[in-house]
Amino acid sequence: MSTVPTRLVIATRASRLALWQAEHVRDRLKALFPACDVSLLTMTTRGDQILDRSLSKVGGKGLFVKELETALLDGRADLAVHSLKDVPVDLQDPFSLAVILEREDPRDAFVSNDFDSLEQLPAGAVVGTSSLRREAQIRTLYPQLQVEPLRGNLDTRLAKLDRKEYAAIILAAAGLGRLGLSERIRAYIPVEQSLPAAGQGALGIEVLLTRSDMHEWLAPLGNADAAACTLAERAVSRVLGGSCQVPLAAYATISGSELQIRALVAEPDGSLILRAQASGPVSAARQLGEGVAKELLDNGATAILAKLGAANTPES
Ligand SMILES: NCc1[nH]cc(CCC(=O)O)c1CC(=O)O
Repeated sequence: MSTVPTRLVIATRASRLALWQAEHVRDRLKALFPACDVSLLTMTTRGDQILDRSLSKVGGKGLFVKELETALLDGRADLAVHSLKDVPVDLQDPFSLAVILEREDPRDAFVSNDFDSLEQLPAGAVVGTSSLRREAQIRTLYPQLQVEPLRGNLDTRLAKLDRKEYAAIILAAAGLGRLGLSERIRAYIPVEQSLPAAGQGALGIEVLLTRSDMHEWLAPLGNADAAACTLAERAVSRVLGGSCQVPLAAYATISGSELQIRALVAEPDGSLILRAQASGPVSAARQLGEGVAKELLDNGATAILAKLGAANTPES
């Protein structure tokens, strides 16, 4: 095929982060196809509306993605831009993740107005995060701290910090960076202390599987390393039930032709963290991810998952 698109519609959530991400993709598409009219279709999803309850209790990850997928099915939009972290790992026909864009900083960030790092927080200080993954890792390293739920979009979360409801909050560095808020980061938490969520820091573009034209047009936006790393990470989540009711982390890096994947499953209270890692050829990304997931299951994750009743829900 050698055609170029004349008009493309990007479905996006309405949050400031989602809009930044959609505009980023729009700009990249305009650079690729200068004559193409690229516009945004902005939608408020169920996940954006529910702020009072824990997402894991109201149905999870699909909440952020479903309305956008309906727009793809109806033909109202050609592509949907997502933080890959929020895309269910069981995404399948009729949908397809056409490309993964270059990854930004995958680390978690320590944000506070009064303290420089987690280790500086006094005993009893309240740390805000609704991510079981972040909570379990913080509790393990800093049992003297108090972890409290924190929901809402990035601006809402920062406003709650500024109202002194928390001594510090933990957010993805990538989201803050995209919104020009990196100066709020007091410390980047090393991945050894807070292993990131599968896909954190990467953007994914979803289209209908049948849209071979879209797959071809979007291909130049893809990043092979980010695709391989997140393939391995999402394979871990898939084997383990891909849930955010489970404290689950998976993070891959590439050095030369070798991919290294690290993963963990934890008891939510941080009383137990199971870790596994593997290295191998980049071409075996998926199998490496599946391998560490199976190792975790064999070493005790099965019992943790059984207790938690795994379901597909997002990291929040
Ligand atoms: N959970 C919501 C969410 N989804 C993606 C990001 C950040 C950007 C990214 O990881 O790509 C965030 C905010 C956060 O975790 O602090």
